Amino acid sequence: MKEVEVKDLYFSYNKEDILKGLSFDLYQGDFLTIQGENGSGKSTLIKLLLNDLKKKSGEIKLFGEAIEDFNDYTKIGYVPQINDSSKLSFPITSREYVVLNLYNKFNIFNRPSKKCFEKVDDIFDILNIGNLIDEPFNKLSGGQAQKVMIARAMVNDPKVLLLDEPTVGVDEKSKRKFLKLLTHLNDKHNITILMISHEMDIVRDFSKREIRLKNGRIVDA
Ligand SMILES: Nc1ncnc2c1ncn2[C@@H]1O[C@H](COP(=O)(O)OP(=O)(O)OP(=O)(O)O)[C@@H](O)[C@H]1O
Repeated sequence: MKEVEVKDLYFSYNKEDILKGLSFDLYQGDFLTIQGENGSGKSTLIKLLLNDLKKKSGEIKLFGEAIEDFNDYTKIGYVPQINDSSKLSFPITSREYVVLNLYNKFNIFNRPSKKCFEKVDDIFDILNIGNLIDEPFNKLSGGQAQKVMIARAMVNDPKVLLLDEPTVGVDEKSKRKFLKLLTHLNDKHNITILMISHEMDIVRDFSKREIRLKNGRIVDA
């Protein structure tokens, strides 16, 4: 089954087209990496898939539905790039940070229920990062913070994870461990993965397929 379908997609911020007739499919169980140089349109594509930007022409379908009609974004977990602006302006633990993403399941007092925290604990177990659960989020290393961001995306039981340059800011030693975690989610938990990365030397060992973007078009990987 196709979970994401992109057909002849065009997009421009102003006059010049940034995406020029992009077409690709993401299948259930896929682990697809999209690579490309700076400015090739990778982040723009993610924003279009998240409906943060509107396409100029072409087609985007999510779980068989045109993006204009699609409204169940709990099926898509988004893992943004970690950088200095990911730091929170208020001090909370990783557990509290992740539970905030379950706001649609908070109780009548608008507080997370016991069940919400149990869900968070389960996800930390699945990701094998129980050691980070009580740590202040702002004190985590790049690699640790990135794993907590995955936990944050996973609490709503998404079918697809969209990751934007997840290995940036992660130290070399932890990169492979991090990518191994993604293959574990893909293989054992049947999570479909669409990842953007320019670090193909490492990523190629883990993803199932790669496509390359150049000047808004797909070229041979
Ligand atoms: N808000 C914006 N307004 C105008 N142009 C933009 C805007 N955001 C991005 N662009 C331009 O669109 C092009 C594609 O940018 P995009 O961020 O999608 O590329 P990218 O492949 O993700 O690059 P990077 O790896 O540097 O993040 C670039 O030329 C960029 O300058």
